Amino acid sequence: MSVAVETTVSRVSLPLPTHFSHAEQSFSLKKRHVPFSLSSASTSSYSSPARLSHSLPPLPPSKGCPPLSRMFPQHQSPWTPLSCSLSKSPPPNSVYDPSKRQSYFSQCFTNLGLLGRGSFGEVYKVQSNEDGCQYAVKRSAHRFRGNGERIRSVREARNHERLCPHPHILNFVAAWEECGRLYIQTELCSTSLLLHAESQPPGPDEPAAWAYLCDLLSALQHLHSHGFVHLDLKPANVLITDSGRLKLADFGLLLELKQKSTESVEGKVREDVQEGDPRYMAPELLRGEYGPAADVFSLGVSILELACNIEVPNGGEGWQQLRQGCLPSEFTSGLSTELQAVLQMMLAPEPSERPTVSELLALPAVKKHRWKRRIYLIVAETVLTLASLCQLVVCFGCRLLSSLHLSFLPRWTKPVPCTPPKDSWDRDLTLPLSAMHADSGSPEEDAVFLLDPTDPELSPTFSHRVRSRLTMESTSTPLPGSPTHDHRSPAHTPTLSNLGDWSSCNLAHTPSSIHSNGTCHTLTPSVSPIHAELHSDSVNEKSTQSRLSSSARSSQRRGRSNWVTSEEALPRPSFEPKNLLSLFDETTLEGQP
Ligand SMILES: Nc1ncnc2c1ncn2[C@@H]1O[C@H](COP(=O)(O)OP(=O)(O)OP(=O)(O)O)[C@@H](O)[C@H]1O
Repeated sequence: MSVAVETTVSRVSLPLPTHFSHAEQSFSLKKRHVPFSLSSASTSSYSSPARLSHSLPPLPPSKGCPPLSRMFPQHQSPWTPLSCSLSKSPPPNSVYDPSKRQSYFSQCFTNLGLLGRGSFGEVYKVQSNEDGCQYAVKRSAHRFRGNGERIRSVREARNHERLCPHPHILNFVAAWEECGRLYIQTELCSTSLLLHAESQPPGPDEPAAWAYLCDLLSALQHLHSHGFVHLDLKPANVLITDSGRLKLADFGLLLELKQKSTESVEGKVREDVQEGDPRYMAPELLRGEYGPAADVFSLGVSILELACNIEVPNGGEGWQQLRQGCLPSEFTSGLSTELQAVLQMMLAPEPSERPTVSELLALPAVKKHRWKRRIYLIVAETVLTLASLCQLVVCFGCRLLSSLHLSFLPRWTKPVPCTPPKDSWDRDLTLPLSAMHADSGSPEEDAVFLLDPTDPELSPTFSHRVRSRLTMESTSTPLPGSPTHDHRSPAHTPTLSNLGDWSSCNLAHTPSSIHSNGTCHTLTPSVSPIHAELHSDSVNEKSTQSRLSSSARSSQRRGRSNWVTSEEALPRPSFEPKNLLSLFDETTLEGQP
């Protein structure tokens, strides 16, 4: 079935989101197909002094935390649990002792490094001192400025908790407030869907797009059936686990559609609702109509982007056309008629014309792909579990062998002290709580987050130094941003001049490898400060290049700084969703006459 693009739809331009007057209107630059190693520091927000000059002025001091006396030590803990999980079962006193001066975060976690940074805050990879498992902890970038902001943040955390557990929603663990900042502890994922998609080779990837569609429809069904709408669905807000399972995240704009009969939300302008990303925004949101259909539209745009490997426009003619039901046939013609039809339905201009999530899940094509997807995830997750079990057994065996072997050896040397000198423990453990009260809005003044003073994002000039070092180390490959590398050169930027209005859709996804998760590590329930320091040093050392690379690509693409570490050198499993799906396709084909 061919999907003819309807041109009879109204050509009346839609009003633009309020912040569009400040946004770029033209999106003709394509993503650069720069090798991963080259893209490192080129596009980070600190890559050039010119960029820095556009940065926002420092935030005014917030009033979220009472002023502290420098004369008298503060012993009162500013820690408040915000989630039911934490209120019901707080950590034992052996893990968190409120009478100690250290923050809740530093007592309960070992900080393993920065995973990424968004507009809301920073996300850290941590190891729990209570159960030894690894998690992600998201900390708001600045303190609550006013009660309204605090209420919104607390609501985000509580709503997130209410939505869990679900296999396609990022698993919530705990939330708390400390010194006027919100902390949300969640399961640790591998990376975001956006970064994962960017690491794939260029060109359409329909099997992967079907897999993403199935996972996200399942997540949306859960949300909508509980009376919520996400309102900010996009690849950057979807995380991906080691097995390739998608997890919907970022519930900052989540809206609860309360009893429609008494308090109608749809068709009513809500003043407290914030705008999401304009690239994925449904047209009716501009009229103040909030409903589940808006999520269906955003999911349609996301799948279009991922299936065709394009970057969708956030303004201009292409943006208008997409909201009038015109798909970019230059790109969608490579897709199957089934997927084209589904996308066309999801991107209907009128919310009432769009299918609901349940209707989409009932489509035969979606059902078929959902079934394959389920099998794939079961196999992938079983293999991963077996692999980590094997790793544990091997580790245990090695330790046993070495201890047996050593017991036969005469003790020639003095035993090496296995604990650090006391003063180093003291140094680490007496991080003053008052350090956390400084409202810098930056991690520099928060001793808990001081992992590596040479962290590139802490020092704009550092990325410069790293780039120089990288340039020296890889003289054969000129760095983007360096005089020898022009990332806008034709070699990296194929033209789209023949693509008419859809030239604003950029070819996407530079090849790279950004898998950053290290869940295969053998976990140590308690890590000594020295171990932690050594570990984090080496982690930061190893991850500097890759962090620069991935974040650079991300900021290049999105115009903001996302820092993703790839500190773990452990290999990721090589199977991917599309490999297994193609295996199924091959099997099906073989079975046919
Ligand atoms: N649970 C997690 N596991 C692994 N990585 C994560 C996790 N949560 C976030 N990240 C990484 O951190 C980055 C920034 O996080 P996130 O997008 O949630 O911050 P944000 O401030 O909400 O962003 P924004 O509001 O701009 O969308 C993500 O792009 C992702 O790479």
